[in-house]
Amino acid sequence: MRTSWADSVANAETSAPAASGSSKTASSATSIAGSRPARSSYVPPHLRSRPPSDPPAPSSADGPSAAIRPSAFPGPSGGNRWGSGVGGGGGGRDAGRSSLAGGRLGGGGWNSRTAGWDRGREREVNPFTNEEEDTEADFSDQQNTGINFDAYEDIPVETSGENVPPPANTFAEIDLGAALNENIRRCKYVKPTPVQRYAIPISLDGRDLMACAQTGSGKTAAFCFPIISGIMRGPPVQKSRGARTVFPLALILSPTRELSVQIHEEARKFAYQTGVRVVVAYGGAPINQQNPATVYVAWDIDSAMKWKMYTTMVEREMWDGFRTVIVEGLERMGKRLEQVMANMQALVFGWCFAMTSELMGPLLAFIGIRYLALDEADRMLDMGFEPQIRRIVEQMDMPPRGLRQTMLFSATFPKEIQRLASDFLANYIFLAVGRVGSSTDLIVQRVEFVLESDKRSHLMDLLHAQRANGVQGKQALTLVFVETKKGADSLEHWLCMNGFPATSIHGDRTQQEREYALRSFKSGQAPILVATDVAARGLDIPHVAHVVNFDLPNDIDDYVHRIGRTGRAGKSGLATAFFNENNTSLARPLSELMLEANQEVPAWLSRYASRSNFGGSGRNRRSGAGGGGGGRFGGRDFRRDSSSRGGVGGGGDYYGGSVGSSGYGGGASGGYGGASGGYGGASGGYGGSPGFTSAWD
Ligand SMILES: Nc1ncnc2c1ncn2[C@@H]1O[C@H](COP(=O)(O)OP(=O)(O)OP(=O)(O)O)[C@@H](O)[C@H]1O
Repeated sequence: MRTSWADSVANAETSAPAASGSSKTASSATSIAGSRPARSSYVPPHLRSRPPSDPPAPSSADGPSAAIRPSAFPGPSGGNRWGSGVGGGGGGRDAGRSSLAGGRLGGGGWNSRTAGWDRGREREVNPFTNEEEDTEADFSDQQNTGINFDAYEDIPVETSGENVPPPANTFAEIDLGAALNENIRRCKYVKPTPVQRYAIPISLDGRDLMACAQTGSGKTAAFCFPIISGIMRGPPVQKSRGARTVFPLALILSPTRELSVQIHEEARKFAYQTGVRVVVAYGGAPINQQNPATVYVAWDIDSAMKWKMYTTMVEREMWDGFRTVIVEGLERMGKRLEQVMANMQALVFGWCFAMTSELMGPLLAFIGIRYLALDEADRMLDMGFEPQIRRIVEQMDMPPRGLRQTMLFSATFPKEIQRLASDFLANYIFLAVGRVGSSTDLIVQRVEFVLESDKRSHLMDLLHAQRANGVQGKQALTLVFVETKKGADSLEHWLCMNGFPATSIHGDRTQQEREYALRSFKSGQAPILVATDVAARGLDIPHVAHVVNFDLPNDIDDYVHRIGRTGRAGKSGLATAFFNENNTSLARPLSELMLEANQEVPAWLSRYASRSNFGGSGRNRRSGAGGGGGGRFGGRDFRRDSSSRGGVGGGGDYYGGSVGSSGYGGGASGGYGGASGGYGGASGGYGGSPGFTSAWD
């Protein structure tokens, strides 16, 4: 028997550790919070060969000072794997693997644990220590305690593809290298999560991978560990003194700036003292706010002057060198912007780097890429993003599939996206962990029928009850998703006016505002965050006890990612959705999802579901285009579905077990309060226009 939603919040919060969060999340909070280091001074190229007269103090962040730079970068004709591989000289993945088997650490330069970029007066700042975490020991004590791995014990796992390497049960079984193992220990990761158990051995074996695993199940580490380990043990990077171009060995792409920052913070911890340096690049931050240890790809720069500053910064970073670059820079531009700036799409990379090439000479080349990872891969290949991804992966100088190793990860993988994604992969293994792209049953899902005009008062009731239950505050954060940016602003304002400290995040906010909002939320200063879908994917924020879908998304996958901001890493959480006549196209996929996750489906929702013809409209691609209605959760290898090969529109429910459209038992479901409409006091419509405006504008 379910308890009330407020009890569920309380329970969710109780199950979270009392400490202030995991290392990853705490640290990423700090990063986003902008514990910016003092900016090191720029050294013009003509002075760079001279020893600095007064070297700057080590940066407080992860970057070496600009005055001291590594002497070595691989040149295009030098040590990049592709060049030598194609040329027949021991490069390519196989070379990397044989090196790996030999356990070779590069001598000097980046491959040396003690050399790397930790040289001279520079030091690699310990990412396990920051202003929120006084000591590593304190930090370690706090992290990842209370992870309920039992929740993962009976999780179904499916792999397909040729010669799938066996999974590993422990980190000890996986030969990741001493330095990385030490960082895993620092992170308090006692044993691998299911996706890690399978994905890491597959990747270490050099195989391409498409992995689908539930939200909050540790996918970031699943792709970071093999990349870092592979770079540590791969062929040493050839030195090319004086070269101005950098040749990252790995490229990780993610759909939002905040997620890129988070992955960067995570990867920095994993790479600590391994000699592998991780750099993040994304757009949108004002130049004078930028972290000097970071490369920003600022596509929104609109003046030559700024371009110059940008290239200067990039150049400095290039001199400092890096191995892995996490590039976001791809946040989808809205339709309006797309029309106005049709050519600017190319600017994300093509034009941007063409500009820098003109001004500074070639600075960044992908010819040396050994590892390509796409986090939230289905989003990255979804409407809007695909051309940019293809440009980067296929039209720049990146080694083709088969010569690089490619890893695609998400919690959802619709088959049409799988089909697109397979263009980037060679002889890949498909891995599905959990009930096929579904939500985790660690999340208690509630759906309540709430008229548009009643949504605010209903939300207020939820928040009041939450407060009364003593679960509001620093340790219990509530994330409220709305459809539009205008709606987010309006709801935030209304909440604040009504005594609920709220903040908001959406695509019209400056990067500074976005970072500030996240920081306030994570710290509990504003325990309610009103967000559009910019916050739906990937963000790992501790103590999010309640996700409210004030406006339901049109796409069930978006719902899966949104509610996945709670119930992470074995902890429980609560998700409440406000459903009304505007959401009928979601009724069936939502019912199915809830059933899969052992949730109570209200009888009225079942009735909506059975009435729905699954023809859907809008963006719910699983219920719309494609015909046949199936294939909603992309948790199964599309290659196994013969009907899916026949082109668009074919196929039914390729993931099997099509749920009948009749009501699923109905069941009580009414018990958790206020499931019916007309929830009292209309408080005036929520500000946003009902018209669709992309959150990604
Ligand atoms: N082996 C492990 N042991 C304990 N905690 C872990 C382990 N691996 C990852 N975690 C923690 O689990 C949390 C979720 O991890 P992560 O953000 O990588 O999930 P995800 O699968 O990428 O989620 P999403 O689909 O929402 O992007 C993080 O706080 C991370 O530190």
